[in-house]
Amino acid sequence: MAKLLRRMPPAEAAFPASEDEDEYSFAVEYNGPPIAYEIPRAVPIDIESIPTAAVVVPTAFGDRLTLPVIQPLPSPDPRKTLLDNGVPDVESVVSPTSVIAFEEGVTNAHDPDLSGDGSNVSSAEICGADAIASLNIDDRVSEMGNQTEEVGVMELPNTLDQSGKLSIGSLGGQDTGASRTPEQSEEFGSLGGTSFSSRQDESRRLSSRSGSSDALLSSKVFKESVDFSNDTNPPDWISTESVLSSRSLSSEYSSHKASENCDSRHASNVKRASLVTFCDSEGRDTVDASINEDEAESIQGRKESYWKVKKGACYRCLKGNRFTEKEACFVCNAKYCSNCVLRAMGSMPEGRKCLTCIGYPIEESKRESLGKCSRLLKKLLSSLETQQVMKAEKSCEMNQLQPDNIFVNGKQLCHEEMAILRSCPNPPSKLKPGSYWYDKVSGFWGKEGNKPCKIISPHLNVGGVLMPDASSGNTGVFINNREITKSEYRMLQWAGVQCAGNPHFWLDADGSYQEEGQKNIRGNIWGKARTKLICSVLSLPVPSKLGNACGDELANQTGTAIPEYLEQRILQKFLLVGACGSGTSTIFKQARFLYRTVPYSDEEVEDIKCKIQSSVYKYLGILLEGRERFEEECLMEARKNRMNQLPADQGNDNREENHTLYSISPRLKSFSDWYLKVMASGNLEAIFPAATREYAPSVEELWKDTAIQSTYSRRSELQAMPTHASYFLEQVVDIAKMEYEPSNADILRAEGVTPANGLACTDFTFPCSPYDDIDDNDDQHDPLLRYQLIRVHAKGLGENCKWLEMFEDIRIVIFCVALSDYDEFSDEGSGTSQNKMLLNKKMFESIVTHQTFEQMDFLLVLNKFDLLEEKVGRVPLSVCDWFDDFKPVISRHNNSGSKSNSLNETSMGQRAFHYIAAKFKRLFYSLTGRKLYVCQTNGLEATSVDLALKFAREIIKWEEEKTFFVAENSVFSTEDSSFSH
Ligand SMILES: Nc1nc2c(ncn2[C@@H]2O[C@H](COP(=O)(O)OP(=O)(O)OP(=O)(O)O)[C@@H](O)[C@H]2O)c(=O)[nH]1
Ligand SMILES: [Mg+2]
Repeated sequence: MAKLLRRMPPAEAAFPASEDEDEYSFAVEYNGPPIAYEIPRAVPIDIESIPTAAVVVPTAFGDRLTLPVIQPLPSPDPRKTLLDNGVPDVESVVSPTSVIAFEEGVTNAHDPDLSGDGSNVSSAEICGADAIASLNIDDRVSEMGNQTEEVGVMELPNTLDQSGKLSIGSLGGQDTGASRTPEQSEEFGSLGGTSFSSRQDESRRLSSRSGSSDALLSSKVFKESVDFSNDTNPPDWISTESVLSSRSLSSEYSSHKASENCDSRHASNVKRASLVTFCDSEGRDTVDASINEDEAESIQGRKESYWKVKKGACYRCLKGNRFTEKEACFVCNAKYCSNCVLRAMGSMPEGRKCLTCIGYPIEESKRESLGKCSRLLKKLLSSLETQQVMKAEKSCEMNQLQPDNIFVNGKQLCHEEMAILRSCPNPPSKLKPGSYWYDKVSGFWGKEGNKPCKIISPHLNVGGVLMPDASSGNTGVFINNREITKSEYRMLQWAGVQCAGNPHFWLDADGSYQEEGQKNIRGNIWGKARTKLICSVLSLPVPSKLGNACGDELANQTGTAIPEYLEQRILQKFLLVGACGSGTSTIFKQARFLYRTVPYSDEEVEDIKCKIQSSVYKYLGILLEGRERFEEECLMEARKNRMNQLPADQGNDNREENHTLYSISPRLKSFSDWYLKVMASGNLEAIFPAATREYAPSVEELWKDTAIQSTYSRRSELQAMPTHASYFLEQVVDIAKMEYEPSNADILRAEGVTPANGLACTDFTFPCSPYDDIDDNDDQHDPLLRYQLIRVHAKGLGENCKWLEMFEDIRIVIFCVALSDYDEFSDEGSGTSQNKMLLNKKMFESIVTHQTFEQMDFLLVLNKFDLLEEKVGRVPLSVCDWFDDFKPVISRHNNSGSKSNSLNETSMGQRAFHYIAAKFKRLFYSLTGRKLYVCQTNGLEATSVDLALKFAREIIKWEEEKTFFVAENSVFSTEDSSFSH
């Protein structure tokens, strides 16, 4: 004991000059027998005379730094001071022993009764240099720091003079003589081998930011938050029994805030007041609002250091693999295993954040997960603890989106505006820091420079004035003073709003619009059902009450609406385009049959029925016109022949010669004449389909007549005669019946079901179709993986495909080409007849090179394979100039002595298909440098379309995986890709 006491330096001992000279002094309570001689006593400290000081302000911390302050020492009755200010009383929750507060936990140190008179003095309160010297607390902390991996911080009494120089330990009137630069101070202030200044920085944040006082720091969490490098028992001077709520931690800050009022009183006690910088609550708020560059760098630095961690391993113990359950920090994404998570995250006053990340804003991508407890946490904490941690995580201020990070119409939001925005009936979804525009009249809301993404509650008093260029529109058309974007312009056009002459519209929240300066309301853009559809396709918002046509239909079927964040995340859009007659609408209809529980509603079916009934009469009209033409041609030919024959024949009765292959009986002829007259007068639609039943027998009779059949066999010479006219004409009597209900096959072949000039879209999921292999587990129906098929007619793309740019959020383009086009011609309105395959090629070139699709995946669907197979044996592929080098190798057998071509038509069809596919692939590669996916289809076969669309889905998956692997491994060769079909 005497030896020990001898080692205690006298009160006035100088501060050790170097570490080597350090001596450790511990006062231990003497329990032995009474002693006869005098023993030296520690001089009681006059706590009234001890000033408080702020910590060092290294210049590197930047301007926005706020300083935590060593609390002014409480009056001899600190309880009174604190309680007077309405702040939780630290003393009331801690044991009567002294307290040392650490960043990563709070420990109780059994301090000896220094004064010997029973008055306990918190080590944190001992700020005077003399006191430090005499008590050697510094050394003790240093020792403690060596024992802990994550060292606690003790705020040393540093001061900054007005010249910016740092004085350390200069309080209490005794400057140690060392007036240091901030750099020097960093060295000087290092504790336990850990940079003091950086720890101070963390401490500052902790003390200034961890204002959440709600999270309960259970003894369990608390104990584990103090880490010992050897993972054995903590030093005996740390009580593991004590329980301190985080309330007390944050109360340090609170007590400081509360005691700010008393600052002036305390300041008078500070001897070198001019050297002391006190914390400014205003400044703290500024730092709270957002992170500064240093902090961002700090997080980035931390993240970079994680790259060295073995993949899948815990970031703290470095053990485990990717299957190990882990919890990630919401700030730096460091992942910790179940053994380490509580040590790494401590009491979680702001939820799941590493201790070093407390006080930093969360990663925006993790906002959705705030307050959603993980399995791992549930295992580690009691339900009360998880509840409280989750509550703190969700509600603590640091994790909220800060209003000063949101700009609306160029104006930074204040707290009130943020509250208005958040609490309105229809708030912006997934709000992230950034600049937005808001049309208060219509409720349109979007990111600055972009088209609207949502219609929120109108008339909210937030942000500045909407500027004309808010969405960077360049259409010359204005809505509520904002020049609208191309997508909106297109939407208005498709919705039937007249946009000629660059009008300025006033659009109300209910959708009614009028031209500026005019009294009359011109219409309501939401009044037409197709506006919703168009908006869905163009990724434009619709008013929330109306919902999204396609999305809602699907949601209604299951009875549960799909959360918006999921909807946005996983709706994959396929764009289906192709030249006229390529089969896009057939594929589109197949998709509806394949993937939608109710492909067509009753009203739609009724509408299709009328269309089919009308179209039968339209086909008949084409045939009758054709018949007349062909008959005339024949008669002319016959007349010419007669003229060339002997004049002796001239006087003969030529009634027989007037009868041609295309002639019909007088009865049918009179019906035909009447019908063509009605057609020419444009009254056909007035009579049919109302008169369908009445005339059906005549139509049937005509259809069966050899003259009409002969005409039909020359259908390629008839304008607008669809392949499937015969399909319907065959059953004209049935079709004409009242009770006729179009079958799926009828709908598939019917014209006009999918709008010819506009666009159509359908949302769907991929169910396990009857064509799937039962064991094919990969193809499980996932209702949350949603797809949208958008079919745009070639005519709807506009000049130079200018409307394609509206489809920027398309995931894949499915380009459809009819294989049977190679020998067909079309003038496409240009007046000159061109080979249809070459027209396909031209369109393909302009779409794949369109700037909107620079990095887009393309799937080429070579459709009408059945027709190709049937035709290619008759008409060589080389009739098309582009295919002139198609020279399939024909194996010839000479078994029977006669040369026979053993190449059957099917294999010829396959070869032709592969040849055409290779042609397109090469073309695509030469234009884009990328690979083209190709598949063959027969649009009339459900299986074939199903496979094609699933192929499109797989391509998306592959591409995503490819991106993922590139990101994860940075070693992925696309050259090795076997994805190309
Ligand atoms: N035999 C056969 N006919 C098909 C195939 N795909 C489509 N058709 C038919 O080809 C014709 C044109 O198909 P659509 O799907 O209407 O073509 P589109 O791309 O919509 O072109 P437009 O109708 O001009 O807008 C229709 O009569 C279809 O029934 C196919 O694979 N095989
Ligand atoms: Mg069509």
